[in-house]
Order: sequence, then structure tokens, then C-alpha cells
Amino acid sequence: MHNTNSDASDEHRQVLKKLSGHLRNIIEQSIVLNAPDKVITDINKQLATIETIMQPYVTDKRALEYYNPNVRGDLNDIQPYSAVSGHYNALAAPIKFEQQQDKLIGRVKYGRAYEGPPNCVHGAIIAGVYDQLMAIAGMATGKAGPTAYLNIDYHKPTPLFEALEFQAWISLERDNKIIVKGQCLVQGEVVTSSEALFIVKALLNK
Ligand SMILES: CCCCCCCC(=O)SCCNC(=O)CCNC(=O)[C@H](O)C(C)(C)COP(=O)(O)OP(=O)(O)OC[C@H]1O[C@@H](n2cnc3c(N)ncnc32)[C@H](O)[C@@H]1OP(=O)(O)O
Repeated sequence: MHNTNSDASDEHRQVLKKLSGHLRNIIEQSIVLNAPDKVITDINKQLATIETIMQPYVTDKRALEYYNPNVRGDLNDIQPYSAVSGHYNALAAPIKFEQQQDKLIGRVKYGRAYEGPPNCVHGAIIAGVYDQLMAIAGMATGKAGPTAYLNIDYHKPTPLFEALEFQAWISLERDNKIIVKGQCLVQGEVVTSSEALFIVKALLNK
């Protein structure tokens, strides 16, 4: 279940990614759907059919890596199914990670499915982005481990539908501890900032 390798072809990865894209769009549309009962009943029937088509292929093993510590290229593929950043998990918004010098950047726009305060991103979603982004920043040092604490200062509301730039960088590395700092910018303005402590240890019991 927690495989660190996969023999999935590029084609297989592409069709799986497309599936998550469709599901993500359906989730977003469902939040603001104002259709007649008859239309929704029809949609429900079609979704039930899709569930039936998928069921025989549902196994206890993921098609792709649960965790890929040796990923090259797309940093989102370190955890392809991450609930926060996995491009193969429809629950995750399409956030894009990218290393820029000593900073790990996460760019994303959130829609209605992620709303907390009116027209703003839910604080728990923001916390999730920091946890994942900062964990990956720590992994880039070759040392990884669980989050011991994650502190967030919410300076200003974080708007929906706007380009958000999350940044994370290593602040301190000592023995088995990594402290990572982060901030999120909207049009150049810091709206939230954070600090997390990660304790270095094996994440997986193989
Ligand atoms: C495969 C990729 C997955 C990536 C997932 C993204 C990251 C996550 O979401 S992880 C999920 C959230 N985190 C968790 O569930 C962790 C749950 N907590 C734990 O497992 C443990 O408490 C753990 C591992 C953090 C620390 O326990 P343990 O390994 O026994 O360490 P412990 O000996 O208590 O502490 C080690 C050091 O850290 C310090 N420390 C531990 N916790 C804290 C804290 N909250 N604040 C400050 N210092 C702390 C200790 O004081 C100690 O310091 P020193 O070495 O100087 O004496």
C-alpha cells in the first residue's frame, strides 16, 4: 500500500492525472450547482455507473508511488496522491511546486470547494499547504520526518480565485531536527507566515 516505486508507464500516469482533473472539476462544480432535481438525479445515476465501472479495479495497492523520495522533475510527484498537493488526488487543488534557489515555492489558486470565510481560503487548507510544502522542503535536505509542530500566523484573509505564492525555506538543521519557515504572498503582500519543526526519522516501515 505504501509503495516507493511503480512500473506505471507515462501513458498510464497521464490518464490517471486526467481522471483526477475531471473529479476535481466535478467537486468544484458541485459546490455551486443549481440544477433541477431531474438533472441532478441523472448526474447521480451516471456517477453511480462510473463507481460500478471502477469497482473491479480497486485494489489494496496504488498504481503509482505513495512516496517517491528519488523523484526527478515534478516535485509534486514526491507524493502523487497527497491530499494537499498530489496531482493524482482530486481532493488536492492543482498546486504546483517548484524549487527556486534556496526556496521551495507552491503556486495555486483556490476555488469555492476550499472556502472558509466568505470569498477566502479555509484556514485548515492553508495549514495543509504549509505542512506539505515545508515537509518537502525538509525532504530536499535528504532528511525527512513527521511534523512536531506547525505554527501559522494568519495576518490577512487569503482570497479565493487569486494567485497564491507559498514559500518555504530551511531555517535551522541540527541533529535530528529541521526548522522550516514559510510565508504566503498575494500580489507581493504577505498574508500568512509559518514555522514548523520536523523530527528526522524513517517515515515508512517497509
Ligand atoms: C511520506 C511523506 C509524508 C509527509 C507528510 C507531511 C508531514 C505530516 O503531515 S506528518 C503528520 C503530522 N505529525 C504527526 O502526526 C507527528 C506525531 N508526533 C510524533 O510522532 C512524535 O511526537 C514526534 C515524532 C514528532 C516526536 O517524537 P520523538 O521522535 O519521540 O521525539 P522526542 O524525543 O519527543 O523529541 C525529539 C526532539 O524534538 C523536540 N520536540 C518534539 N516535539 C516538539 C514540539 N512540539 N515543540 C518543540 N520541540 C519538540 C524534543 O524536545 C526533542 O528535543 P531534544 O532532542 O533537544 O531533546
